[in-house]
Amino acid sequence: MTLTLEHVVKKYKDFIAVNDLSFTIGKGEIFGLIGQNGAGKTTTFRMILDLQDQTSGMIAWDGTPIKKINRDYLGYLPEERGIFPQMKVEEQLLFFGELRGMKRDELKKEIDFWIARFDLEEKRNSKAETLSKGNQQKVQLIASFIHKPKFLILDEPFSGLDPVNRDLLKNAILLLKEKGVTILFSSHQMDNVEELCDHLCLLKRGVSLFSGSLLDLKKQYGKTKLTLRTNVSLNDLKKMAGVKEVKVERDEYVLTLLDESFAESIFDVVSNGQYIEKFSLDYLSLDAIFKDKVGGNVE
Ligand SMILES: Nc1ncnc2c1ncn2[C@@H]1O[C@H](COP(=O)(O)OP(=O)(O)OP(=O)(O)O)[C@@H](O)[C@H]1O
Repeated sequence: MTLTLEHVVKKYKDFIAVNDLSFTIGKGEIFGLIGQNGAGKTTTFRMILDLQDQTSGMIAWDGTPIKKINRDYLGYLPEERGIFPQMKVEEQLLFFGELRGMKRDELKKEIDFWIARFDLEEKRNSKAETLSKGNQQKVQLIASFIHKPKFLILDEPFSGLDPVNRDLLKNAILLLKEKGVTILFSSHQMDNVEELCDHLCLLKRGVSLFSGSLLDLKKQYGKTKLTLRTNVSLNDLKKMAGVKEVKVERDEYVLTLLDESFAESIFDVVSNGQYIEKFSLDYLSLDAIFKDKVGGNVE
């Protein structure tokens, strides 16, 4: 399913939470919505899911307004975490699957598969309230897609998960993509977005600063990250033309250049009778781009 937002606005009285937002998510894409707290991510999700109305603008699924879409095509992990505390893990997943019209045989197979994938086998017959927060989140996550939706929206799915579980989630998202599910998720953690997303939208106070492919975003900045291992001094590097910033990371210098074109002259200078063990030019990380675009800290 393709999702299109055109000039979407959401106002709460005089406050504009989402301001003229437009983007398209193509079938089978993994799309990241990133922004600081209060940027308008959850509000956008809720409008896409018809849990609240937009003030103006258009939201359509394959050209059809959301109100006419079969809700079972959609899956949603809301920001609010919570499952039925007294229900056992497997019962819980059976409940959510059947609620969405799944046949019991197929549902059981899906549950077995995902319980194993998320390393929850030992917890299958435990009441949800006895699980750790992270494990509860994994159960809620499975519940959001156990009915095999075509389009899945995950609000901050990585928050609160340890590195091992983050990897399990990443792999699950990639597997769902392989199965043809289109996935939209929000995150404060740029490395997750960088590793998973083909496309993304950067939101700042309800306004889109960029939407499109990750590579196109990176190309806007060019290859301006220069990693160097050399005996040239920090001070000399800082004085070179085109150098915006120099950081020391372990035994390397990481330079941010004003423009990719300065790399050549820097190479000429540092290679002039000096020892160079490493000279590597890369795109900026999404984290660095985000901080530059949004200004300040991601959190
Ligand atoms: N019901 C409401 N009434 C008034 N203002 C609201 C309401 N819901 C959200 N807002 C405001 O709209 C803005 C966007 O909120 P939203 O929850 O969409 O942000 P978010 O990007 O999901 O943030 P976070 O990362 O903290 O979850 C915030 O300033 C918030 O205070």
